Amino acid sequence: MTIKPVSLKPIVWTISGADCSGGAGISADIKTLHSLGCEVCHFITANTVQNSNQLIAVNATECQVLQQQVDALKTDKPPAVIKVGLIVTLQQVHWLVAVLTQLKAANEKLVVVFDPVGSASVGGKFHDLTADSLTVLLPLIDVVTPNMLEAQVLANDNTDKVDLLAKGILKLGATAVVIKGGHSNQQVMEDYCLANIDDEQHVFQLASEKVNSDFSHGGGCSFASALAAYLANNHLLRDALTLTKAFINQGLKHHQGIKGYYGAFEQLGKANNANDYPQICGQLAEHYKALPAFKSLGIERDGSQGLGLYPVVDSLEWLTHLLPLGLEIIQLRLKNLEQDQLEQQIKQAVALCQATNTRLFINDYWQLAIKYQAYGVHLGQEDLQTADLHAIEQAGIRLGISTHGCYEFLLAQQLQPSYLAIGAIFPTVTKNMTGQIQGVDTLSHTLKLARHIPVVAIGGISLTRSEDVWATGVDSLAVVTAITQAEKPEQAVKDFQQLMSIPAGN
Ligand SMILES: Cc1ncc(COP(=O)(O)OP(=O)(O)O)c(N)n1
Ligand SMILES: Cc1ncsc1CCOP(=O)(O)O
Ligand SMILES: [Mg+2]
Repeated sequence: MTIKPVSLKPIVWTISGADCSGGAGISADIKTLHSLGCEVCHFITANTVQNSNQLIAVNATECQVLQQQVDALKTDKPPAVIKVGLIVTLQQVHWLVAVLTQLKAANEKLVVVFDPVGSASVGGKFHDLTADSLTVLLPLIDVVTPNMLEAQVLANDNTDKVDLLAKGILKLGATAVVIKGGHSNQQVMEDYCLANIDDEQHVFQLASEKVNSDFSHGGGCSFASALAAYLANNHLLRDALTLTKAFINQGLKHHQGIKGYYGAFEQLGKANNANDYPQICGQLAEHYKALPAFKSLGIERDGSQGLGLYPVVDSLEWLTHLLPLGLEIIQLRLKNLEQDQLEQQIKQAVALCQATNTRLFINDYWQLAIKYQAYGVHLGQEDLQTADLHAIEQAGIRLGISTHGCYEFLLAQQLQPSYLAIGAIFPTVTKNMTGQIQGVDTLSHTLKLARHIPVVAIGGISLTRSEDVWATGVDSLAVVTAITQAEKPEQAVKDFQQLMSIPAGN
């Protein structure tokens, strides 16, 4: 028996047209997917003839040829994600429905991204397919990425209200839609995403300053391919979208100001510059847009004084045990207590930590943290939906916010809390973090987006794993079981403190 080698990179199939002028279609897809760490198989639906001025011809590929290619590759190089671009004939639509149905039956995790290309950016229509004929595809599509005009055609609605268009498109069967704002005349471009996730609808909204560049040929294909690449690399949709937007901003800025030549969009790999990342908009950002910054912890990112170890404990006993060990910060994370017990414990914890001058964060219970003037309160993403951040800020206590990926990180950073937490770095037994494990590489990358607010890493950080996490340059390591289940908890604290006394990178 021959053993089939396993691909080191996720395999993405692109089913799109070829643009002989090189900027768009399959060329853009391949360059994008390679620059974002994917292996690519490509299926050319049409050989188009175009240049910088016009679309001259579209030569459709026979479905039989496409099917031969699918048969050759479906078990040899099976896709993690399929990106679909230009489809030009009704036969191709029906062929694609059959292929996607078969591949999805074979792999229920297969993700399909569809960029509904209708007309060429230089002018001219690629096909005469009606929106109706394309809608048979939508129940097989995980993310569809129209611009505003394409969204209006798909939804069969002339409104410019993106929320209505998005709802209309999801009704046709797609799991998620991203309506791109690139064609807007406004100075700020907004991308609107509506997604069905675990039977709930979620909205993700991004905004970026419009980048005027003549080197934008293939930008739309690159957008959908970048989204496909990030999904293939296991990012959640909201993070894949944020990373994609930064990739597009970075590429457009590269040749900004060079005029008069219709150049190909530049695929420059993962964006590492915080300035390329979008603002996160939406209800929470809007609600708190006038909120002042929260009080600081008295340490800055990359400052000389560090926060060091951040134990997160679930009782007064643990607080009493650990406070003499010289901690800068500690958290009381109480769960499932009756109100009067809760209140008593928080009151006593505040008194204990004031005596040792340790920064005490109360998890979840922001009203009690205010009432007893704790040093701060820690809130997660669900807590943010119900807490009153104005009240917390006005009470003069600090705020820490949990984040899981770059979308939540950027949103939380806009709220200007006292610290930001990123987790779970590794699998943990303390809390169900399924689907939210970041890993050290994603932590390192998210840290590039941090401005001046200190960042804490949390989740599955044992002493053995802590060195790699600390080397990322994070400001603090938050741990539960590495202390509370250690054979010698005091020694564990000392070992962590020893590691963190050495500046990251040394
Ligand atoms: C430092 C730190 N980071 C993350 C969390 C988790 O907060 P949250 O997501 O609200 O989950 P619960 O702790 O409330 O279960 C934290 N507590 N501390
Ligand atoms: C509360 C929390 N939030 C994200 S991971 C986590 C648990 C951290 O516990 P441990 O250090 O035992 O993995
Ligand atoms: Mg919470």
